[in-house]
Amino acid sequence: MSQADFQTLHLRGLCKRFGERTVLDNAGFELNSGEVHALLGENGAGKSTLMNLLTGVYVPDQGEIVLDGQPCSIRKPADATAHGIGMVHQHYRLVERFSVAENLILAADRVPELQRLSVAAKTLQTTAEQLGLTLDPYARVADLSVAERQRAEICKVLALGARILILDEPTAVLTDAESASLLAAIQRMANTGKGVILITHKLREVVGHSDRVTILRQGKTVASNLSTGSLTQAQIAHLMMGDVAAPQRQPSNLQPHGADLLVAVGLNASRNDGSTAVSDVAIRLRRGEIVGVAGVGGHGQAQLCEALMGLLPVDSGSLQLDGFSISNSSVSQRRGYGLRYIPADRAANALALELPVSDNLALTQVASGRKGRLWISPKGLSQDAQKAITEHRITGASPQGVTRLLSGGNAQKLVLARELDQDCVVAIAHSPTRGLDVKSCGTVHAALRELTSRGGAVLLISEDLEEIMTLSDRILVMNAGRITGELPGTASANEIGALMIGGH
Ligand SMILES: Nc1ncnc2c1ncn2[C@@H]1O[C@H](COP(=O)(O)OP(=O)(O)OP(=O)(O)O)[C@@H](O)[C@H]1O
Repeated sequence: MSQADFQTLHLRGLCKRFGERTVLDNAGFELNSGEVHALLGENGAGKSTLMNLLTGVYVPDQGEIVLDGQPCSIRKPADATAHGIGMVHQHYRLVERFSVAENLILAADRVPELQRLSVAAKTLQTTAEQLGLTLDPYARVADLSVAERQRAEICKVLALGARILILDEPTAVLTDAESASLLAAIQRMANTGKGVILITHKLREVVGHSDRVTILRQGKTVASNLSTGSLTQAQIAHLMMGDVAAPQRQPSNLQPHGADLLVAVGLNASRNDGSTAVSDVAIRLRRGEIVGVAGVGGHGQAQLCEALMGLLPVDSGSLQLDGFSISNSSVSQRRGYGLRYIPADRAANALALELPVSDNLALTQVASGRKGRLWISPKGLSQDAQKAITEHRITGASPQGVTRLLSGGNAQKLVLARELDQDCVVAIAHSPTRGLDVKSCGTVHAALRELTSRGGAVLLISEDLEEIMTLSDRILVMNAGRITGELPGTASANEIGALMIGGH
């Protein structure tokens, strides 16, 4: 499906209130054909809400959306699709059991010509080729890596006729190499006359890969349509949230002869389909230490975390925490010994989205009986939640508010507030700063360091090399389910990258 290219999109004076809360107050910017426009702001600033107005998820209380000089009424998602506006969300909207082409057919129920499998597949293939991306339209989504799923989603949205594409933190779960390839594809999209709105917290991407920026602060546009060429990362960060320090390599708290805390030997674990996920993994994590696990996503990292937490049964191997075997311990016993887990996919694995914020904060403590055995005080839960919300700067949250309504970054802060509690001894942190703004990243890094300075330890699994290099005392590299090498925390990106792709 192709639509004529657009010239200009104007979002003017958009306001959105939810009950008493004003989330957007006179926000807007303009997007030209051929442009990559970065939409920035700290967690909870209103970026997703603004894009939800553009894609018909919400209807604005005030303001207008003008496409090529014509006001357009976008009151439901189908209206946005009809105007050629498409969005790739942080959590992809693909049915895992279907192939990529079948997913396109499903999404294209109003497009008769895309209802044939061969046509849908060909359209996807052509779209991918135009962007310089590889994609197998007949592959089952469940078998694809994160980066492949994202390519599938982008090609699907473009095949549906998007000429304005919104990408919400598209590189959050990609490695540096995957991010570079995606950013190049984004540039190619713009070169063919599309308009791209890029939401990201990675300021180096903004400076290197966008033409203009618009910055939201507490729902207001504080700077719009600024040419990126004239801005530095520090200036952008300042416009977003005042003075913030860029993340620096953190000094180690490693105690010279720190006792072993978490020791895994010969760990083997399989995926549900029986394929090997974790193969003969050995990990030794000492008091005061942050050990980073670098690697291309989908190489067994999630299963390693789950095996350590007791969420995935191990086929063989042993596991000790502080000298005691926990190989046969349940998840709640492991938590009782101080093992904590920050999973990469918070929505699927860490939060009950329909429950109030206070319940999500208390979940684990209620389970362990810490909030009382016979009777749990609702008032106490609410007070504890309010304290956590204030301490961890979870903006937009109230103890009784539904967790689903938190912005992505604030939902992540909620998970961190619960998991990095006083009883945490070892934190298994998978992409802990995913979706967080620069200031909040600094706070998380400090919290992980604080854990090590009181004698705890962190296993940090991340696809983001910068995060691994900023925090780790030692770096393990994971490839095809195995730990393929170990490097000191001071290793360069080139050294780590070489091991990640199978070098020595
Ligand atoms: N349906 C809703 N009802 C009530 N509040 C909402 C609703 N949708 C969003 N909000 C609130 O609006 C504020 C802005 O959220 P939004 O998701 O737009 O922020 P964001 O800039 O995208 O943040 P992040 O970078 O963390 O993803 C948040 O405080 C959020 O809790």
